[in-house]
Amino acid sequence: MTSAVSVSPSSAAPAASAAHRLRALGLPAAIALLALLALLPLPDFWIIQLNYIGIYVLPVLGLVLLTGVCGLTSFGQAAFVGIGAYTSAYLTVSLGLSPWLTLFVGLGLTAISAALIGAITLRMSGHYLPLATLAWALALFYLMGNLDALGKYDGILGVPGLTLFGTDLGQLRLFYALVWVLALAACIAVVRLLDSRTGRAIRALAGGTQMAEAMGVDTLRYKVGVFVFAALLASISGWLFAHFQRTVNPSPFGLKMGIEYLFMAVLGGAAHVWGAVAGAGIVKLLEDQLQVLLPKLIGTSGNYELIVFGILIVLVLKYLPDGLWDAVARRLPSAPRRQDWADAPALPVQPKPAAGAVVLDVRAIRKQFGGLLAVNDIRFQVRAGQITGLIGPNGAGKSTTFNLITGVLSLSGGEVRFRDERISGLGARAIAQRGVSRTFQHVKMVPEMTVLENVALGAHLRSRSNAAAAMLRLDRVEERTLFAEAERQLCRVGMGELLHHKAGDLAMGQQRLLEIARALCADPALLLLDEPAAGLRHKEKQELAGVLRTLRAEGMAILLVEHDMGLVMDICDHIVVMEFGTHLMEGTPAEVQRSEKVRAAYLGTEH
Ligand SMILES: Nc1ncnc2c1ncn2[C@@H]1O[C@H](COP(=O)(O)OP(=O)(O)OP(=O)(O)O)[C@@H](O)[C@H]1O
Repeated sequence: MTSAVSVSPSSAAPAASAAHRLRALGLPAAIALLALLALLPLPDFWIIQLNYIGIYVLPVLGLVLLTGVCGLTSFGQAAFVGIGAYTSAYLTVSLGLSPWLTLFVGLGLTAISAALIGAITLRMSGHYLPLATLAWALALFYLMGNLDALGKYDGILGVPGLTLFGTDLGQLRLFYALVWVLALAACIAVVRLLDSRTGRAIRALAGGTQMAEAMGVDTLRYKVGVFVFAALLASISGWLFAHFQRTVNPSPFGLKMGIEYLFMAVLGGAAHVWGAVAGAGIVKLLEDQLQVLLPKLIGTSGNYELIVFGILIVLVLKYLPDGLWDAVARRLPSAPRRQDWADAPALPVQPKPAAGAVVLDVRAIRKQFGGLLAVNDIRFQVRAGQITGLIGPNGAGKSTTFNLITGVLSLSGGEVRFRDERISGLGARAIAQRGVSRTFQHVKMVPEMTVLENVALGAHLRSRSNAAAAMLRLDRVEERTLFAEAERQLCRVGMGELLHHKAGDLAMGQQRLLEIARALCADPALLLLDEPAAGLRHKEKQELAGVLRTLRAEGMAILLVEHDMGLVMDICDHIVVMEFGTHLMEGTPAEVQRSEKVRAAYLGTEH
C-alpha cells in the first residue's frame, strides 16, 4: 500500500544514530553540569537557590504528569508538600523521631489522603476537578493554620537538619547533592514511566476515557494512581523543605504556592519532564531577581513580581502554549526508537471461532433516551469470516446500536451475546477483555505518540508490567514483545513504513488504518468499525477495502457501520438496514439494493 509519508531507510539510519548519540549525551551532560556547580567556588547564595529549585522540581514534575500528560488540573499540589513538611516537622520536633523515618510516615499519610481525595474528585470532569482541588488546598491551609499542635500560623520552629551516617548535611553542598540526586532520580523515573505500557495508558487519558477504556485501561485507577504519585513527589519535596528551612508554617503550602507550581509547569512545558526543571529554575531565579529589582525601579516595596508573572503567563500562553522546553525539544534532532524487537517472543493468541460460527448475537436490543426510542428491538447476528454491514439514514440508530454492543451505553432492554456469553450489562473494558475490539467514528488516538506506540496501546490487556517495573526498567522484555506485535499489526494493514511517525501527522486514511491496527493488536474475535471510510479519498477507500477483505479471509468477524454505499455493497456479505431505530430489513447486498423499502428509506418517501 502506498503512503503519503515515506522514509528512506538508507538515508534515515545515519541521521538516526547521530540523533541517538546526541540524545544519549544529554543526561550525562546535565549530571556533569550539576556536579560541576557544586564543585565550583560558587557563593553560598547560589547553592541555596539551586537547592530551592531542586526542591520545587519534585512537585512540578508531579504536575507535569498530572496536568501536562493526563490533562487533570490541580491547584492542590502545595497542600501535599505541606503534608510531607508538617508530618516530618511535627514528628521530629515533638517525638524526636529520625527524619529518615518520618519521611516514610509522611509518604504514607500523603498516599492515603491523595488516594481518598483522588477517588472522590477524579470522577469529576470539566471545571469540577480544578475547583475540588482548590477547595481541598484551602481546607488544608486553614487546618494547618488553626491546629494548636501544629503551632497555628506561626508553625513549628527548630526542625532538625538532615544527617547521613553521622554527617550533618547542612544547607549547602551536601544538601544540594541530596536534593538533586532525588530530583534527577524522579525525572528519570518519570521519563521511563512514560515510555512503557503504563505510560502509554496514562498518555491516553488526556483525550477522554472512551478510547482508553475500549483498549482495556482502567481509567479511574490510572488517574488515581497518577494523582497519588504526583502527591508523593510533592510530599518528598515537603520533607526536604522542612529540614532545609528548619521551620514550617502554612504560607509555603497555600493556594498561592499551588498556583505558582502550576505556573512553573506551564512555563517550563507541562508535557515535558525536563520542563519541570526549566520551569522551577526560571520562576525561582526570576522571582528573586524581580523582588530585588522592581522595588528599586518603582520606588516602593510590594509584591510587584506577581504582576510581572501575570503578564508573563499571558505571553507564554499566547506565544509558547506548550512551554519553553517544548521550544527547545522541537529543535533537538528526533531519534526514532531503536528496533530491538526482531527476536522478541510472540504474544499468546486466543483460540478463534470457526468460519461461519455466530460470534455476535444481538437479541431485541432497545435504547430509550427520555421519550425517544433510539433503538427498538434490533436483532441480528455477525459470523466469523464475514463482514456484516449496519446501514441506515442519518439518525437511524446505528451508532447507538454500536455503543450498546460495546458497553459504552447501557441497554433499556434485550440482550447481547458474544461467543455464547451474555455481554450486555458489562462495561466497555470487560467487553474488550473478552475479544471485542473497535474503532471510532471520530478517530481517537494520542497524537503526540508515534504510530507504533499508539498501536501497542491496543495490546494493553495482553501485557502485565506495572509502573514500578517501568521505572526500574524491568519491563523491557515485555516491551519488545508489545512492539513486535504492534509492528506485525501495522504491516498487516500496510503501514509498516510509518512506525516512528507521530500519529498526529498522519493523513486521515492512515489514521483510520492505525485505529484498525490498534484494534487488531488486542487479538479480537470481533472487530467493530464505526464509519471507517468517513473522510477518506477514493484510493484510500480501496486500500481500506483490501485490508478488510484480507481480515475476512483470515477468519475475522467484522461489523461495519458505514455510510459509503459503494464500499458497503462491495465488501459486505450481509447487510442489516435500520430506520428510525427499527429493523427495516436484512439480506445480501443484492437483496438490499433491490429493496423498495430501503430505497424509500434513503429517499425519505413513504413505504
Ligand atoms: N445520548 C443521547 N441522548 C439523546 N438522544 C440521543 C443520544 N444519542 C443519540 N440520540 C438520538 O438517537 C437517535 C439515533 O442516533 P444515532 O446517532 O444512533 O443515529 P445514527 O444512525 O448513528 O446516525 P448518523 O448516521 O448520523 O451517525 C437520534 O435521533 C439521536 O438524536
